[in-house]
Amino acid sequence: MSRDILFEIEAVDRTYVDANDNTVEALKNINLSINRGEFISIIGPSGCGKTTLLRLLAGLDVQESGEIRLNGEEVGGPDPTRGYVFQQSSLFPWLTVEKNIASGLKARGVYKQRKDEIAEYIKLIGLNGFEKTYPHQISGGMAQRVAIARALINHPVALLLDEPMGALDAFTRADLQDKLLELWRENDTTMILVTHDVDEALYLSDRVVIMSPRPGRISEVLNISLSRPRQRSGTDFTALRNSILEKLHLVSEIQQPEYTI
Ligand SMILES: Nc1ncnc2c1ncn2[C@@H]1O[C@H](COP(=O)(O)OP(=O)(O)OP(=O)(O)O)[C@@H](O)[C@H]1O
Repeated sequence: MSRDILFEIEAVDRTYVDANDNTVEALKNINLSINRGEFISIIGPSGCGKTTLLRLLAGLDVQESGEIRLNGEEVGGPDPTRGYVFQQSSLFPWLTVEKNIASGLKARGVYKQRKDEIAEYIKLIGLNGFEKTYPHQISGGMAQRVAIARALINHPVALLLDEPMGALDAFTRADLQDKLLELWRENDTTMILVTHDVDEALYLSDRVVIMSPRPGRISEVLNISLSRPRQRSGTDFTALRNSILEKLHLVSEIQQPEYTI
């Protein structure tokens, strides 16, 4: 195994049985290596298995066959070294911003030793002054930043992001994308992002994984060699966006485009 590889996904299958007793091949023969420190996005039509793959990487679900290794060792159950951020804010509504972040440390049993770091993470996500506020008193974008800080404070080797910006308006989303890039650079965390947003994948990622549905497969992995910081309106960016959209429409069985640009 090369030292730079963090996750190795080998011949992974995951099948579900739905409410009508039909077999759903959510993932079929998935093979992918994810490098340490890489920003990788997974994109594809609804139902192609993106969340299933992310949940397997998190250890929240188990594949029927194949293997997923982290640092050469098979992934067991969930672990704070793999932070998971959901689409909708998963903050505890009865806890303040700082207490929500503290809950990350508490879950790991290291609150007493590391509680001084909470202020540092609040600063990192740009929420100074909001320490004592409750989730209902802050915006959706701020809440997602808190969820990211709660995961990051455990120094995860990888942050698994399941459409964390999907429910945000365009301006807040762009702002959070920049924040995510900043956190990625400062923390050297491997970022694995599920998204429906082609621009988001292109703006953030070193590689974009395109998946196709029924059964869920990887149809293509694209290296994005655009220099950073990226210009969303640049010629190369636009050309790549059009090419990805074309590929997505080819793999999608649904005629109505469901991607945002
Ligand atoms: N617990 C489950 N029981 C039965 N079927 C499931 C279960 N979880 C997922 N599936 C099915 O597996 C397939 C892949 O689902 P998954 O949520 O991974 O797709 P996705 O690409 O993340 O979709 P979306 O973009 O809509 O969130 C879908 O057909 C889904 O209905």
